[in-house]
Amino acid sequence: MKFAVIVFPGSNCDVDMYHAIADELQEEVEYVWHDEENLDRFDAILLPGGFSYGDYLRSGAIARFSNVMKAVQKAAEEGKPILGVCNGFQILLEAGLLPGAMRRNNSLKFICRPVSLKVENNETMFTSSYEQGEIITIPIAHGEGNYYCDEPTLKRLIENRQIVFRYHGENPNGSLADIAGIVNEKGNVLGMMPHPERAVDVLLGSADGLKLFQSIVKYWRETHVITA
Ligand SMILES: NC(=O)CC[C@H](N)C(=O)O
Repeated sequence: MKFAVIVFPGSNCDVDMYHAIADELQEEVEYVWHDEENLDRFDAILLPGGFSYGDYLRSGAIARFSNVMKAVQKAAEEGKPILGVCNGFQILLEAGLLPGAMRRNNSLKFICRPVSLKVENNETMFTSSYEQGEIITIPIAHGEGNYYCDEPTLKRLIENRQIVFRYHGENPNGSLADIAGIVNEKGNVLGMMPHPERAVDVLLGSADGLKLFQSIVKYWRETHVITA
């Protein structure tokens, strides 16, 4: 299985993401610069965190016009797993691949610390290795993580079980309904503010993020017959 880590000017979690896939998950992974137009050779696409284009206008608002985003859109339509973490999530929202928008944290401060999350839906290609309702520890690091959408959208998210992770115990940023991560209707595009790639080894404080990447591999193996 081959992963792409998309790199925008200002990405700063691309190396963490690469490390998580190459060294902890031990799968093939390649950095892909934002002007790439073809992602056909990849099985899963990862949009890492950071400050693409310096967060000018709004986080992700400029990156979403990159050439590579047309290829990400195509990969999403083909049903490939697409994961956007933090700034990656913000770019997916700006690109319209996920519903809703991100606002400044209600404290107006950048927050960087581990948080507790509840796995709200373990029947997705990203969460099948977790228990339903499992409480996990994953770090956050953002200034704009205050997820918002209108009421009909929230209703749809709840009805379709598109809320995958919620903050547990304490909501660090004021996000609507404690939302920390959502999938699209089809279930193959996940955006989340917490950073699973920073929680892939107990030496980092938590290995709870690893199961997310393992779930993607499990899904891919179950849906692809290996003939070699
Ligand atoms: N770690 C990140 O991806 C940061 C995201 C974004 N720049 C913010 O501060 O909200």
